[in-house]
Amino acid sequence: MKILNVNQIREMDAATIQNEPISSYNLMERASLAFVKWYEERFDTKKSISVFCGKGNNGGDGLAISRILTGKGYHVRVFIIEYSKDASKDFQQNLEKVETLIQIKSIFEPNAMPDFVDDHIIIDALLGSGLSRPVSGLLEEIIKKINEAPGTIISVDIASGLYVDKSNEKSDTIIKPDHTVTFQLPKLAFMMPQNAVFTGDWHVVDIGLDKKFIEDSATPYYFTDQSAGDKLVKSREKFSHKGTFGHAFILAGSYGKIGAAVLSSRACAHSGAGLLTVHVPECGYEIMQISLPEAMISVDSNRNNITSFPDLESFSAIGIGPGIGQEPLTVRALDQLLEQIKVPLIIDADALNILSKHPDLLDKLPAKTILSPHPKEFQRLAGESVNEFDRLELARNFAEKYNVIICLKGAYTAVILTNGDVHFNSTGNAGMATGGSGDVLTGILTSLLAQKYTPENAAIFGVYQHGLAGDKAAEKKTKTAMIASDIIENLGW
Ligand SMILES: NC(=O)C1=CN([C@@H]2O[C@H](COP(=O)(O)OP(=O)(O)OC[C@H]3O[C@@H](n4cnc5c(N)ncnc54)[C@H](OP(=O)(O)O)[C@@H]3O)[C@@H](O)[C@H]2O)[C@@H](O)CC1
Ligand SMILES: [K+]
Repeated sequence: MKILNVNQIREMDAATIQNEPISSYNLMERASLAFVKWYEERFDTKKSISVFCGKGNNGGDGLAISRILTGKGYHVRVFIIEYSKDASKDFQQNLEKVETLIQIKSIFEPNAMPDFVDDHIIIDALLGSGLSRPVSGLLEEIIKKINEAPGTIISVDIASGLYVDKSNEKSDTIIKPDHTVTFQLPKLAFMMPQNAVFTGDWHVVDIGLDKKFIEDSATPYYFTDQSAGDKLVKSREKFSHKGTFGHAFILAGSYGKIGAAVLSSRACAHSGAGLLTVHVPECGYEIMQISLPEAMISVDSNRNNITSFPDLESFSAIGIGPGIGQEPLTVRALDQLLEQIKVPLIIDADALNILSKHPDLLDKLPAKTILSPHPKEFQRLAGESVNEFDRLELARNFAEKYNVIICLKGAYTAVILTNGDVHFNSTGNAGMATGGSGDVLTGILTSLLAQKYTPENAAIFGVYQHGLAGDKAAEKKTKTAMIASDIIENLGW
């Protein structure tokens, strides 16, 4: 699924009106019906609803939604916030239809706000994608009051006060919804952890906007939903043998962190690689043999750290980093590996920290190496950023500059390709914020590279499957109780 910017959203709206053709009024009606359909599936008529409308098209949606919900037997009160004399044409047209049906209260000052009781629904239709500046004055006061009210807040299209495709200031006043019901496509703002409280659970509803326009629109931003994820699966042919699926090689672990080697290796083995060799320091030998009899173990001459590696000739992909530490001899081994490697590579964890401390190694990374930093590791690697939009730009520039693929881990892990395209992942949950979860991802990615997934597809698909397995684990064990091994247990496609 594509993510478009605010200008493209406006053009998509206009293209639909022109090409379908459909009147803008009827398009608003369709959007409102889609919202109501979503609402009806979740809330019964017992809960009363207050709809807060601005005077642009988002407010117009609010009015149409109020009318449709009233027609379906819901108890709806409508408030229009009179922050401006002007109103959009479709707002005005909807107002005329609603006025005859429902009593509307115009609010000219914050004290005129109603008192709320518990278990009440607030629909936020103050401002949508047309936000052009921070909210102030009456609107700001109203938003503050809504945020303090008990009950459930549902934003129409986007929380009022939140920009679609750029960062807000920390001081901005923005609705904090429980849910956002957004039209047609997810918005870039929803991908940023800084906006989690300003999106709540967000849901995309299809309002039939111009498919051809969406197809033809150029954007660097994509959302890996289920259909995008499913398309990337390579099927296992009947006449294949273990050689078909490559020989993965993982370098992981140090004294006290052999668990990282176990987790990444098990994840690799469970993700379809034909053969797996794991290189560990001597202290990890028995642990590895017992934990994963399916793997071949290559043992370092050093007891506690990785300081060397075997001949790389037979391997089809290499993963390095989980638990390796940053000892000078390990740094040297990584340097030598980068000199010799001729197959796809994934670099994670301590290997990333080594790169941060030895930036000269960055120039040695083979083209399309996958780096999988969490935000802190990325900061060490690429420097500070003022907000998450800025960080994403930093990551895009970094990916282009070093010709690498970055999996920037987070709630919506961003897979950034060498051309600057960003694929945000849809799967995963907060239960995965637990030790070892990143090691599991390294194993999956190494496995996919060994199976000859392109580095781009390996990164997008690997991150997607990692999240999906995490979701299955959370379902079975809960987000609290699940651990990284549970992610491995739930791999499979
Ligand atoms: N796209 C689609 O496909 C569809 C879109 N639909 C709906 O339309 C919504 C977008 O509508 P919209 O463009 O009228 O914008 P919206 O946010 O309602 O209001 C803009 C008005 O507010 C004003 N204003 C801005 N910032 C302000 C501030 N801080 N404080 C005060 N005022 C401020 C701004 O003034 P201006 O910037 O011009 O000075 C303008 O007058 C979209 O979110 C969705 O709900 C669906 O109906 C159908 C399909
Ligand atoms: K809104």
